[in-house]
Amino acid sequence: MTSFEEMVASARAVVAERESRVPLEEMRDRVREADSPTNALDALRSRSGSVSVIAEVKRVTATFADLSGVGDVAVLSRFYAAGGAAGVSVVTEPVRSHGRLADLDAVRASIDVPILVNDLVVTPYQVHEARAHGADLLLLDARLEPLILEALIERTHSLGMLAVVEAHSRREAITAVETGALCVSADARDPLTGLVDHCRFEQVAEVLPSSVLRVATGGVAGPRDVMSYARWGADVVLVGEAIIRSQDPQQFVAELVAAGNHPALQNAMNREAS
Ligand SMILES: O=P(O)(O)OC[C@@H](O)[C@@H](O)c1c[nH]c2ccccc12
Repeated sequence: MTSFEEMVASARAVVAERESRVPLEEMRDRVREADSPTNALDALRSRSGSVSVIAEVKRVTATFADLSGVGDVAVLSRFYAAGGAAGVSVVTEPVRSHGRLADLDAVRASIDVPILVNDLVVTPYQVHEARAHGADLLLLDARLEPLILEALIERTHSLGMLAVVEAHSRREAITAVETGALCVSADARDPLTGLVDHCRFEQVAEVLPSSVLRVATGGVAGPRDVMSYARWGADVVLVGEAIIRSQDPQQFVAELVAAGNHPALQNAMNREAS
């Protein structure tokens, strides 16, 4: 697998090329002209005892296998919204993930629910770019240099978006909180081997203050996993591959959403609270 440093270098090259076509000043103007972002923190914060679902559109899996069933991302995102997704995640990275900004534009034009841009953000330019193209949430990686991460979180929040800072370990979760994250995601996939270990969420969640919004991602296969993450304290579960591979994405999203609202969870959580 590619190292994080190689991914950062590749992201820098891709962004430099895009910035040479649309300079930062022009991107800032586009941000000013864009519709205001939705307050994602309010939209996603779970009502007591329920978990929100973010559904992802992408062209390859997390381990870079082709997802040819993805079809038209605009149509797919409408199915997600109709199924009750609280947010839609869009992958825009072109080299490894075959994503594109045009996918973000197409999804933004199709739905009103908050959109999360799932890309490796390495420069402030990308923060402006995501906002100019309609993003409400932006993924940032806790493996970045803390000073860079802090500046990117600050920039993301100052443009009205919510930074979702991804942590793979307790150490990274602590860095995320120390650098100003209000929302932390734990990816169950090992970043080096791609292997899924759902316990990773518990490790990350353990060190988060209760005010921080908790997102569980990676290898969620269906409603059972959503309920497990709910019991472990997730506010949001993010699902990609399983939905795209399902026969009926709208129905599958609806089943995940129903699992996140399951009365058994509310009873369990009320018991814990009392
Ligand atoms: O396709 P999967 O196995 O459901 O995984 C999606 C998700 O984990 C992945 O794309 C991702 C990893 N970290 C993220 C943070 C935010 C949004 C998305 C992600």
